[in-house]
Amino acid sequence: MRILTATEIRELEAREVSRGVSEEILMERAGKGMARVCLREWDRPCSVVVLVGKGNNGGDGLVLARELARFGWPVSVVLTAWPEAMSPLCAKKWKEISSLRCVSVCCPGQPIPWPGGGGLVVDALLGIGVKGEVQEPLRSLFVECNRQRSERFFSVLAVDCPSGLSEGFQPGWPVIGADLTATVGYGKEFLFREEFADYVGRIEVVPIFEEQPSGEGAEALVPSSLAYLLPPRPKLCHKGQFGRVLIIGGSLGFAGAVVMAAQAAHGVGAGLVCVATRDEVYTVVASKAPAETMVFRVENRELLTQLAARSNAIGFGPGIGLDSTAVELARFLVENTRCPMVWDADALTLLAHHPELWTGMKKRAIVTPHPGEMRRLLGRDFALEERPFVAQELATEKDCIVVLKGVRTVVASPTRPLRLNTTGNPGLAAGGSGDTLTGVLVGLLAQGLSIEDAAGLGVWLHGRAADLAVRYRKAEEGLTATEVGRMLGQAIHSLRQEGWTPYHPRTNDGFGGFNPR
Ligand SMILES: NC(=O)C1=CN([C@@H]2O[C@H](COP(=O)(O)OP(=O)(O)OC[C@H]3O[C@@H](n4cnc5c(N)ncnc54)[C@H](O)[C@@H]3O)[C@@H](O)[C@H]2O)[C@@H](O)CC1
Ligand SMILES: [K+]
Repeated sequence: MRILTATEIRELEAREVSRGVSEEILMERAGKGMARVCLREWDRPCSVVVLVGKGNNGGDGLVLARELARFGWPVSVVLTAWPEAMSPLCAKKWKEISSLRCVSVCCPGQPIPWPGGGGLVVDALLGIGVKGEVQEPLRSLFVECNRQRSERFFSVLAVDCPSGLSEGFQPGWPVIGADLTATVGYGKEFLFREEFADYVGRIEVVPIFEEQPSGEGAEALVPSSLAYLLPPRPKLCHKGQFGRVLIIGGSLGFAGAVVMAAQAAHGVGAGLVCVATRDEVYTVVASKAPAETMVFRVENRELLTQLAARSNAIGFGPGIGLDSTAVELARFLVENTRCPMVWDADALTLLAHHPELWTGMKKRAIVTPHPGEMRRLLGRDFALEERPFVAQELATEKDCIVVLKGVRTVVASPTRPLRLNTTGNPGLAAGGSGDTLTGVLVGLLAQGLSIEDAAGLGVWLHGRAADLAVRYRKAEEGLTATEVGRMLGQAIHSLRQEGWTPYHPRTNDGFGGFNPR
């Protein structure tokens, strides 16, 4: 799904309105879509305080408040302007909600009933209509909201964008920090900037438009453009249909990496998963790996040749080491494999030190560097905001898929627009996360997905599994890669649930979010 500028969003809205879809219908779609996000994210109703601005962003917030109240959530609406000062649509939505007895109202100037921990504040003060730095009286409210959040630990949902944030945002300007931004229609470019991640939190795109924007540009990885990629599971099937995975890695002190990768490959539905590991850790890996995983010694080259020939996808690198044995193994794989590969962890350092390895890979590889590994691969440093550009540079130069990990993981391909991920949370910033991602990618590749599709779908599923794990365990702290691996089935389920959208009947992929199979 394309990522747009605020101007492009405005143009899309104008075209939609000219075709007969009223602004009010768009607002209803936005507010109701956000209510669906809340019902999904919070498994039971919590106290909600909706901060309502006087523009249409406030109108979206009022529709959301009305819908949550209808579902029995205790809702308080905090007005920052009297109805006479509201935009016509915002005033109309205020009139509708003011007749609901179950919604409590806080008028301008009255003390705000901030919720406690477990509660939700909806920031519907300013959307893309903000101009420049936010002025009083809203400025003080922003400061107060951020202070209360840091003391009371409620969650903040930003309607369309965190209030105060805009394309021309300058450091030091006031903005309301959010845990989740439910953005209307399409992802806006400024929401994806890494330097704004702390304000924006996780991004959910709420579809409201029937038209697909034309033109080229970066895309957001969202359910409607990914769900149909899930490999089909026919009723009449056998394990050979779901692909054979081979994961090669592990060395003294690093036996767990391949175990986590194998668990994740099973987790996304691979039919058969084999691990080839070094002799020194063979017994550890064989005893720690899932019972369903077949574990072999990498030193047995005859067997490795047979395994590689039979595999549909190979993951290489987690914990394999950097010594001469690992280098020789990398050369062996480049020469002897024909199936798609995922190069991760130590394999990336080997690539950086032995660039001749690139030549054997051709178009069959996904590389998954974190920024430190990316610097080694490029041979130079780069700034945070350059991440999309350097990922694209490497993908084009080496003719491979680059998954540059980070707060909005970047997926770059020589042939497709840049894609930015919308799932994941800081709990993933822990050892083992990359190994799980490798397992996810190789598990999807083995089931027949192209390297482009496996990269996009895998990155989204991995992040969603982490988000679901945090939702159930209630804290990012202490999230382990193994827990993330266990949530992959739930992530697939949530993708199937979220992949369908009533609007924009055709996605760029031509299947409109429906599973065509
Ligand atoms: N673009 C679209 O297609 C749709 C947009 N919708 C919503 O409408 C929003 C945009 O609505 P509006 O254009 O009414 O704008 P907003 O509601 O974002 O803000 C407009 C208000 O902000 C005030 N303002 C602007 N700059 C300020 C500053 N620096 N300090 C203090 N106050 C300031 C203005 O006086 C005005 O009252 C979107 O963000 C979205 O939430 C939805 O209703 C559905 C469709
Ligand atoms: K907002």
